[in-house]
Amino acid sequence: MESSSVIDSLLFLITNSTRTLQYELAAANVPEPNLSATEAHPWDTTTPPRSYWDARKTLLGALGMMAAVVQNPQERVMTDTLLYHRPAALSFVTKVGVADIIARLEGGLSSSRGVHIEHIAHETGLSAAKIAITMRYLCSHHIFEEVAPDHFSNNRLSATLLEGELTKGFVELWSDVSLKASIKFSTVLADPVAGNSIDSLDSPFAEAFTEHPQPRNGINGRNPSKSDYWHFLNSPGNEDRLKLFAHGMRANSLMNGGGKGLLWDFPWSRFDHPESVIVELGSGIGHLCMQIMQVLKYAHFQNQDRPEVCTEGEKIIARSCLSADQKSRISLLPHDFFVKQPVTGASLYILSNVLHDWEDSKVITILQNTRNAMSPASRLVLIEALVSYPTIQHDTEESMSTVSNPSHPFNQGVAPAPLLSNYGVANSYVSHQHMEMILLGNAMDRNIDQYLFLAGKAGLHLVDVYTVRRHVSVVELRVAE
Ligand SMILES: C[S@@+](CC[C@H](N)C(=O)[O-])C[C@H]1O[C@@H](n2cnc3c(N)ncnc32)[C@H](O)[C@@H]1O
Repeated sequence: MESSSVIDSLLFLITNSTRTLQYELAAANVPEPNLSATEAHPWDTTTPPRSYWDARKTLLGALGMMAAVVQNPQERVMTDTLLYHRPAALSFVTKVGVADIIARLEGGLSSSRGVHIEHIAHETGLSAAKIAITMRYLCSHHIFEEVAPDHFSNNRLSATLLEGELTKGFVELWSDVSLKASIKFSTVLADPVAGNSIDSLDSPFAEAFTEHPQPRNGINGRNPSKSDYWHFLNSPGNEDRLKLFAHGMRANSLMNGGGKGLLWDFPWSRFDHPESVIVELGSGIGHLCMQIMQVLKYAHFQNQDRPEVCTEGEKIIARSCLSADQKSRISLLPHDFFVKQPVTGASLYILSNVLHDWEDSKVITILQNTRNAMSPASRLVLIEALVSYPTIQHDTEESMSTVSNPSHPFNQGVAPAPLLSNYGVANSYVSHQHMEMILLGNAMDRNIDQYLFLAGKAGLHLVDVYTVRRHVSVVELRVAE
């Protein structure tokens, strides 16, 4: 009986959240998303209203949980085990440019949708049979469409793999370095020494990308030729990967509405005056500050990162469509955040997706270096995906009557029952990221209490936590009195 009531509750959530999506689209005079269209939907490139955002999370969480409830468990777990085929297939079609071939040939061959597999094979010089199997696999997951037997077309998802799309670069790097590193995940974590280590040189990534000239007993012997992820990206021969990483970070910040949720849901205007200096540490190529400039007219921005990243950032900013005034207000400075912060008394310091790359003692050092540069009026914001608990929630009458979410003390939405309290699979990107931090550097995303504990150790005090329409939260800190 219990499972039928869970199914009823899930059905209720699916119906109600779908209706909310339709209502919001109609109210804004925006069409329903069309899977077969290759143009972006308006709410792919800008952030949708809060009620649409929340209803979509509920819908995705409920659909994911419904699948877990009704699917045969053996089939489900065995299918999950085979999921490595997804990045492998994405990597292959991206490497040979199938989305671009289809876009080009569809325009040239005929006006109808669909390019025959033999034409794709001819363009690539590769096996039609193998490409067809790979394409059918992806089509079955709604990436590309087989519009008629052996005729393939792009759709809303495969269009993100076209040349020039940031998502394409993300696929290229993550299905290369991270996929290879993931093979070592269980070996390293199950090793009594490496598994308990917090050293980035003991990470699955370091193990996967180290050539061991001598056979070793287990993986415990520390190999001096190991390098961490950041040194690896900087090493000769990895120039393309370094660029892909920097642009992948940009893809991450623009994903889901062009990143506008972060601009709209945090009160940036407090920091907008001509004397205001905003410093972003570990900024990458400067993509976040370039976004924030869209809403701040007077503040000056300084991006700080490793020298090679700043060089790439200079090129990006020079080529960008920022106005001359904006370009005069943004700069890049090579700076190591493990040493003294050179800019004192800035209005705002930003650490976005940085602290999760480091173990606790290094986080405290980064925070202390920043805190020592701050004045009492300065603020520091941490922009991070906070870890939330996927706890079971029991269905209640109340949750059946509403799809709106109660809030917990830090204003992070808790999903309606019977969904897992963190929305389960609707939160997949973030839960993959939590795994990625261990994979690449023995580092970790943290929950709000863990961040506040480390901030306290560095002499910083909580001002507020903002939930924004992105996969991150903003934690505002000031110098403790
Ligand atoms: C995960 S990326 C985050 C980039 C950007 N803040 C964002 O949110 O997209 C971490 C950044 O830290 C930079 N980084 C790593 N070690 C550094 C160091 N010691 N000093 C300054 N930046 C560093 C990397 O080059 C990279 O750009």
